[in-house]
Amino acid sequence: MSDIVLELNNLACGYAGHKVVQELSIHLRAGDIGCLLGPSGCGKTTTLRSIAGFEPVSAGEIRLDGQVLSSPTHNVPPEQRRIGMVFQDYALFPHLTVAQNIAFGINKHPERQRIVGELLELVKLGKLGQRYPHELSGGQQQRVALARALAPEPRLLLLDEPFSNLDGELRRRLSGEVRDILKARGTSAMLVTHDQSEAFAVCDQVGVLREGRLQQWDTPYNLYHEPATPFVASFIGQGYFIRGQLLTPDTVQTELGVIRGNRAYQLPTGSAVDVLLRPDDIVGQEGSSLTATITGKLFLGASTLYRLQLATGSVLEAIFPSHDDHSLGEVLGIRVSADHLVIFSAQGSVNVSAQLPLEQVLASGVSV
Ligand SMILES: Nc1ncnc2c1ncn2[C@@H]1O[C@H](COP(=O)(O)OP(=O)(O)OP(=O)(O)O)[C@@H](O)[C@H]1O
Repeated sequence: MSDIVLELNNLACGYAGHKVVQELSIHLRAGDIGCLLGPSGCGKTTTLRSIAGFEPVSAGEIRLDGQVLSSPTHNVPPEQRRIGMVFQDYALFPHLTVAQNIAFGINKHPERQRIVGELLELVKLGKLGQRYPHELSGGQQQRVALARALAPEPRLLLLDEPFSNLDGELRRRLSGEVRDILKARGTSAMLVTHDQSEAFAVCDQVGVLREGRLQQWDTPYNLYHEPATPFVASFIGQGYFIRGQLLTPDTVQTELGVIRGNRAYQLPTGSAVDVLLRPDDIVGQEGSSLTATITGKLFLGASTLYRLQLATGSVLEAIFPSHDDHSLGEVLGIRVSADHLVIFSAQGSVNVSAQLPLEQVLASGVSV
């Protein structure tokens, strides 16, 4: 039996005469937490609402456990889908207590009291069952919303920006707790967010959407280290592109020297390429002939993010432990230490200083 719980096959959906999402194909395995991530307006909520059955689809299909829920000719009503939903604004019933809110979807269940009690414990609200929503903090209200959505044991839980009304530390803590709760129950879920760190903290698979089209559906690790498109590369994490020339399938001549990656690219030798360098790819090296001037500095606590300018004018970022402190205007020796070389075919010509003939580079041993 397939362990795929949710399938979006070539899905298109939107509003009257306006296609928001097109050719979207995603498979979510049972027990996994998926995510739709992308800039505002890219179609995340529209997709989630289609999965829930609130919006029709104009092409393709949505399947849950192999059963078609939505297609242009077929639409299972939302209440028959066995899909739970958690919203950004909690959407609790203000006139019902916490316990009554949680019991709402299982009112006819003979063991509802036991289930509500267990869920109250699960979301750490054991003593607050008799309170009303307005007597709770935002984080507590979202826990109630989660418990209410889990009570009917949905096959799939949809979470639409569930933490965006919470701030800083609480947001980070609750998102971790929600992941633990979903994993403990084996509940499959799909989260929508525009916050990359939240997507990475909570989800197993993340889909990056741009203007209604899926750019990549992958693990957080692969999205960061092996982005499939320049958009994903710049949307996920930090980093700058520098221009280079492909010397061999896995080496590139750049103004930072020759960089060798861990995989081969099927582009013609000599191609102009853009090389992605993340802040953690740049390390300080005293005495290095390669130098950069610090033009920006952002203290992050345990680490500091520096903006660096090369003599050629190119800009990079580097992240160093914060005890390794430098001042604006300081000139640093640097080198590249990149395990994952991410390159994309570039338009136009190559403009790298220190161009070396390929034979000379290879003869000298590839170095950075
Ligand atoms: N009810 C509606 N009727 C018509 N157009 C809509 C409706 N709801 C959303 N849209 C449009 O559909 C597009 C996608 O909206 P959607 O809410 O899915 O984006 P999103 O990625 O969730 O954005 P955000 O992160 O800002 O919530 C936008 O251009 C939006 O203006």
